[in-house]
Amino acid sequence: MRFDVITLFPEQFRILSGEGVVARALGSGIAELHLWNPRDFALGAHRRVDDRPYGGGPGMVMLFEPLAAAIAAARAASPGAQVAYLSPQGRTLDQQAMIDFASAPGWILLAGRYEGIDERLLASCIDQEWSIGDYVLSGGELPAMVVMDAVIRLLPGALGHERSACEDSHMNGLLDCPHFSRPEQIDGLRVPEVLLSGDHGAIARWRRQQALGRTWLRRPDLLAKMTLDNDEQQLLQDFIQARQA
Ligand SMILES: NC[C@H]1CCC[C@@H](CNc2ccc(C(N)=O)cn2)C1
Repeated sequence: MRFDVITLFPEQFRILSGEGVVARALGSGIAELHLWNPRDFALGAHRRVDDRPYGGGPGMVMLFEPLAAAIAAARAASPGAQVAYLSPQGRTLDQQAMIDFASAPGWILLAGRYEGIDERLLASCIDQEWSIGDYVLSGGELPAMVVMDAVIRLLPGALGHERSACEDSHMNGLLDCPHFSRPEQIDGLRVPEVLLSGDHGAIARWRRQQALGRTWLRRPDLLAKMTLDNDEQQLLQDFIQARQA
């Protein structure tokens, strides 16, 4: 999958080519990253990318022309890719959104700075507006990297053997199950016996039950969106009764 990012701070994206799942995916061609700096598209002697807001007020606004030109260049280089602007005003993303994004041919991500971008860009050049949560950051670069990470790890081949045994948090709509490794006992705290049993069927059921139970306890809103089959309903009931015993 091709990612094109429009940013005044391309250096920030070096972190993705460091180590881990995303770096390996970029290195192996599972994903590719191209960076576009609006300053390279800024005209005139001073090559301005921002200016004062009409109507007054603090801060600066990113100018229309350099961003529109950078977006046009990215569109030409990435056929079929849609343009998504990262902002607190956007649609709040969740795991299902990332799953949907993973089937696109590519994405052009616009990372804003300052007080914002000229609003006319949203009407003329931008296809989607996304938020990674209800908080304000100093730039759209980290949200762009968050989206890239969440999407790239879903691409075929990106997660090798690391794919978690009981699926990830928020995969299949549930929170993650607990994880343990050696030693078997620390300060009197033991690993659940089932995980030492070698009974893979029982282990898989225990993990599913833990994911269901934790979601029931911590995120009933997520559970409300799910339809559990009879087996899952029984697992959850047993979890709840064991807690009340
Ligand atoms: N008016 C502030 C706004 C102006 C334009 C640039 C953005 C960059 N910062 C961001 C971007 C996205 C998110 C998010 N939640 O996805 C948070 N922060 C900030």
